[in-house]
Amino acid sequence: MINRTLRILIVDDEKPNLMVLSSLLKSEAQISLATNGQSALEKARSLKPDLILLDIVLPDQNGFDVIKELKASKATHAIPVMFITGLGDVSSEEKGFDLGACDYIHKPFHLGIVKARVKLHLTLARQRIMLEELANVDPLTAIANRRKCDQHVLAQWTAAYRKQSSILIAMVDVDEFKLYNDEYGHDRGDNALSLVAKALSEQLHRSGDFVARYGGEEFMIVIADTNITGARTVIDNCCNAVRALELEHKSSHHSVVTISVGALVIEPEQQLPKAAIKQADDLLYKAKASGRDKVCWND
Ligand SMILES: Nc1nc2c(ncn2[C@@H]2O[C@H](COP(=O)(O)OP(=O)(O)OP(=O)(O)O)[C@@H](O)[C@H]2O)c(=O)[nH]1
Repeated sequence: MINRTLRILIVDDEKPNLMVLSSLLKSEAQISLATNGQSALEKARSLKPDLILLDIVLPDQNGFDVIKELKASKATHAIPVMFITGLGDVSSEEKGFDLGACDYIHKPFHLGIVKARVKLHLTLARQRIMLEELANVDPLTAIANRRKCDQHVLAQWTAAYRKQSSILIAMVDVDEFKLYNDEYGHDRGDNALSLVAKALSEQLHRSGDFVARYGGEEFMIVIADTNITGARTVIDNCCNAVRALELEHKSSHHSVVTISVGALVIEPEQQLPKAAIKQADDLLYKAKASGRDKVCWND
């Protein structure tokens, strides 16, 4: 099950068509409307709909040009586009599919057929979202998994390189977790990992903040556009939040579950992501070696 309402953008310069289609489809998805190509492109970028119903004859640019722009942009290329048009000739229909449309409906349209085809594309959209979640989310902790983390780090690196801004990379590891499993069992261990993931996530409020389960009892935090002062505050808050869970850990020196962290704030032009992650790992090792429940920085 996906936990959000699907969105449809309907683009047509004829108001009666917009009204008929939106009342037909409002029970299936959240509806947004546009009456020309420019507004369709802007709404596609900002609303990220799950399906676009696109007329071809529009006042400013035609639907073929709109779909070309949608398919050329990384932000919108994956949105399915269904033409709904008075251009009934075979060559227009073929052109629509060649440009990447997922469907082509002729006007005057039959309401039942439009609804059935839209429902089919929404089912496919739901399946796509679920697959993406399966591919990117760690099932135990419900935060991003290692695969998503690797993609995120690369994307952030490129963005920060362009903006000449700094990134925080922090490797986080739960302390003496083998002993925790030995003492309390694997199920309690799983539960502790979920609670730690939640505690870390709750300290990350900005849109550029990110946490993933990197593997086992290890997490990675990535914060874009940061400086050392801001980064230190967030990481200290993370350590305090895990300690504040007060998860009993009798075999640990600290008597509750704690984390150790290796962290660095870096400008992407100084290092490649792989080297920065290795450095964070080395710093984490240092934090472990110096008694755990500690953060080691690169300065
Ligand atoms: N319950 C549970 N345990 C896990 C999971 N993934 C990894 N672990 C356990 O985490 C433990 C990690 O042990 P070690 O790598 O020896 O590290 P540690 O005991 O935390 O010791 P330090 O890192 O040195 O503080 C292992 O016992 C793993 O089995 C998981 O998904 N669930």
